[in-house]
Order: sequence, then C-alpha cells, then structure tokens
Amino acid sequence: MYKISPSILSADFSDLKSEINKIVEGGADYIHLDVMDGLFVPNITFGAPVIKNLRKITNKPFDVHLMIERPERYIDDFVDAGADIITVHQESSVHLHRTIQQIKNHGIKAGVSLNPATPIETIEYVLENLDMVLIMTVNPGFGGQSLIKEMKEKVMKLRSIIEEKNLDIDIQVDGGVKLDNIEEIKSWGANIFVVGSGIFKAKDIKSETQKYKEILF
Ligand SMILES: O=C(CO)[C@H](O)[C@H](O)COP(=O)(O)O
Ligand SMILES: [Fe+2]
Repeated sequence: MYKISPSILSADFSDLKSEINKIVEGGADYIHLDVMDGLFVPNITFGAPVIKNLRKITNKPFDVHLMIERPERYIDDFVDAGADIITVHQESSVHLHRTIQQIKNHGIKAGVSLNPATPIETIEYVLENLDMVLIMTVNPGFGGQSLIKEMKEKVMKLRSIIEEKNLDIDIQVDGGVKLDNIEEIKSWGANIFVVGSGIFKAKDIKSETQKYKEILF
C-alpha cells in the first residue's frame, strides 16, 4: 500500500543510468519523472525522448508528473515513451475529464495533481475516473523546497472523501518530503511519497532509499 517514488529531478543528469540503478537497488517502487515546460512552471526539464531512453534502464513503473500547459497535446508521446502513470495538473487542462479519458484509453493509470492553492472540490467530479491524486506540498517547479504544512488539511480531507465514497485511489504527496516528516505525512492519509533531494542529495543514494522504505513499514 505504501510506496516510494524517488524523483530524478535532483539526480546527476550526466549519469542518470547509475543514479536510477541506485534507487532501484534501494527498493524504489516507482520512478518519478518531472516534466516541466517553462510555462506552467518557471523551469524546463526533459520530455518524452529522454523518458523513452530511460525506459531501457529498468522495468519499474514510470510515474510521469506533467507540469506542462495543455498536457493533452503530449499524452500519446508519453505513453509511447513508456509511462505507466501519467499525472496532469488540474490547473493546466481546460477539459480535464477528456484528458483523463485520453490517458485511460491507453490502458495506463491516470492521476491529477493540485497546486497548493487549488482546492479538492475542483476535482470531485472526476474522482471516480482516477487512479491517483497528487497533492503538491510545494509550489511546483523546483526540487529542494520546504513542505507547506498547511497541506495537511487537504490530504486529510481527500482521504476522508475517498473513504466515504469507497474509492480505490492513491494519494501521492510531492515536495519537501524528508525522513523527518514522512511518518507525519503518512498519518495524514497519503500512501505514495515522492522524494527528490532527500534521496539524491544523500551521500549513499541506495541506502537512503532503503531508509525511506524502512520507515514506512
Ligand atoms: O514535482 C516536483 C517539483 O515540482 C518534484 O517532484 C519535487 O519537488 C521533488 O523534489 P523534493 O523532494 O526535493 O521537494
Ligand atoms: Fe513531481
């Protein structure tokens, strides 16, 4: 039920193969891939061609977090690149329900992410179509930021809606997740934890990944 999804955003981009192998050896459940377009967020990372090449390294599920405007334009490319889960932002897609269907029609998992300022109510109408909701606990765009504690109420509210409606939806938390706060975030009701700088800025990436796994079980 509880999963770690290390984000390669803080990895050494000149050596992604060995960086990814280290998190896989450490027990990473997913590989979190942050795609940024310089429009939706003030930063640019990588796109589908890079992900397609990374696909050669591991069979671990690719958890693709799209921080791009009008993501519906690129869903097919990211599926072709090997995405297992595609998460789009509520704020980036005007026809959100249609975008989710576009993802689901490929037979992969669909997630929707909410910026810190976006309330849960904006996605209640699509919840039954989703496999995952990603609650951003930082303003998206960069790794290494501090978790916004006020997101506690949002995660707890979402968990109670999911239980009330008896839905099978993962709650992923992304941004500022560290060894010293992950247990508290787990108690809010999140079950998938994205960890970027907490893992990739550590001296021993493999053993740091193992520590996150151990703390959850
Ligand atoms: O989506 C993201 C930023 O927009 C990243 O996944 C997130 O910031 C992970 O990095 P860190 O754990 O260092 O906060
Ligand atoms: Fe992310």
